Amino acid sequence: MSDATIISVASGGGYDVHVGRGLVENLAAVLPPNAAKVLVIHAPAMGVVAERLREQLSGRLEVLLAEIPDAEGAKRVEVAAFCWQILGQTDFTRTDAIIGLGGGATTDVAGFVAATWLRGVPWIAVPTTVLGAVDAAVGGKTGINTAEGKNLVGAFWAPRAVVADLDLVATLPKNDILAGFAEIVKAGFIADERILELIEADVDVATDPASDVFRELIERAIRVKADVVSDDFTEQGRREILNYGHTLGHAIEHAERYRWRHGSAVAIGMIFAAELSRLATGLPDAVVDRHRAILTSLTLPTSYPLGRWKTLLATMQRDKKARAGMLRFIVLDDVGRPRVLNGTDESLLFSAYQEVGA
Ligand SMILES: NC(=O)c1ccc[n+]([C@@H]2O[C@H](COP(=O)([O-])OP(=O)(O)OC[C@H]3O[C@@H](n4cnc5c(N)ncnc54)[C@H](O)[C@@H]3O)[C@@H](O)[C@H]2O)c1
Ligand SMILES: O=C(O)C(=O)C[C@@H](O)[C@H](O)[C@H](O)COP(=O)(O)O
Ligand SMILES: [Zn+2]
Repeated sequence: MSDATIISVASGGGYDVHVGRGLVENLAAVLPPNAAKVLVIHAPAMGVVAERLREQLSGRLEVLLAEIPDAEGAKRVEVAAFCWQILGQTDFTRTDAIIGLGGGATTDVAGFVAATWLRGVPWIAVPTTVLGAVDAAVGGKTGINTAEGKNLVGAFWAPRAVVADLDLVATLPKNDILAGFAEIVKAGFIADERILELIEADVDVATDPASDVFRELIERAIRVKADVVSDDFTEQGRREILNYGHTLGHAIEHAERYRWRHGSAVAIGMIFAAELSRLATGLPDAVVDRHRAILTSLTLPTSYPLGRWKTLLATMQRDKKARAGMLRFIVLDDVGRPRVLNGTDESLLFSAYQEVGA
């Protein structure tokens, strides 16, 4: 693939993340050579691109398209069932392949369908949002939401390849670009301070999809994720650091009935995690302030109503990091030094939340 940066992931069978421009025009190169059929599961916004893929691949194999609902509306069991029905009615076999074309919500459900159909068929992630490219499409965490909480049903099922074509991301509304930056900032705080410096230097250049800095940030964040998931595919330990800001973030998404963008909720979750770190690990004030400054420069939210605490706490009990009824959080000792905080006292959590509550 021309102009591509290749970032390899060593777990889940091993696969490459291709980052560049015009990559989707040569998607055939990453399909399993013996596939006779491909199902393109795509977001509504990607209808035209899905049709282009059909034209591109049709000479080689049978191409089926499945448009699924937008955003979190896709991450429902009914949507997975709709896809399973298509696969069943078209005699889809284990040598055929699924393509997930869209943002993180689309690739999460497409990967989940791939993980569950015939107990696992190959899939290719084609992320079309910033958030999808830097995080959701990489690492093989697939899944859907339930009424009780975020991503409660899912599987670890690695893609065969990830194709992050920055030309596709160019049509993304600015608000979604900024929401995706929450995960880039997360990668900066947990592992790569240079990310923070590049955003601080000029936030407009950093978030301009046409700039070289934008591409550098995408690649840096992917490298952070690829490194972590190469080490710990099924989240036995180190992978938990990728959950920085997510314990509260997921509870906010649930409280907002999944109508918020994931990145916005994670932004508030990171402020909470930083405040908790200040109280529990002595994270310097300057680092906590740096969270607020960077996320504010990206126009992301940094506070949430104080009165929602009890509801949020109840939802957090279902967080996947909880053990034996005990909440666990990812906190920072410093920039680039994340760790797990076990058995946190409820009063400490509330003290941290008071700094977030508006
Ligand atoms: N599996 C993981 O490891 C992982 C990691 C991070 C986030 N996630 C999940 O990812 C989801 C969030 O992903 P997201 O922020 O990409 O949201 P999203 O998938 O909801 O996409 C955001 C919006 O952008 C639209 N869109 C997508 N690409 C577009 C484009 N190129 N041009 C115009 N519009 C476009 C979508 O249709 C949607 O309306 C959440 O469900 C989150 O839980 C998963
Ligand atoms: O890949 C991971 O591991 C992450 O935690 C990345 C997160 O950004 C992502 O939102 C993930 O889906 C959260 O996973 P969950 O296990 O807490 O549902
Ligand atoms: Zn996330």
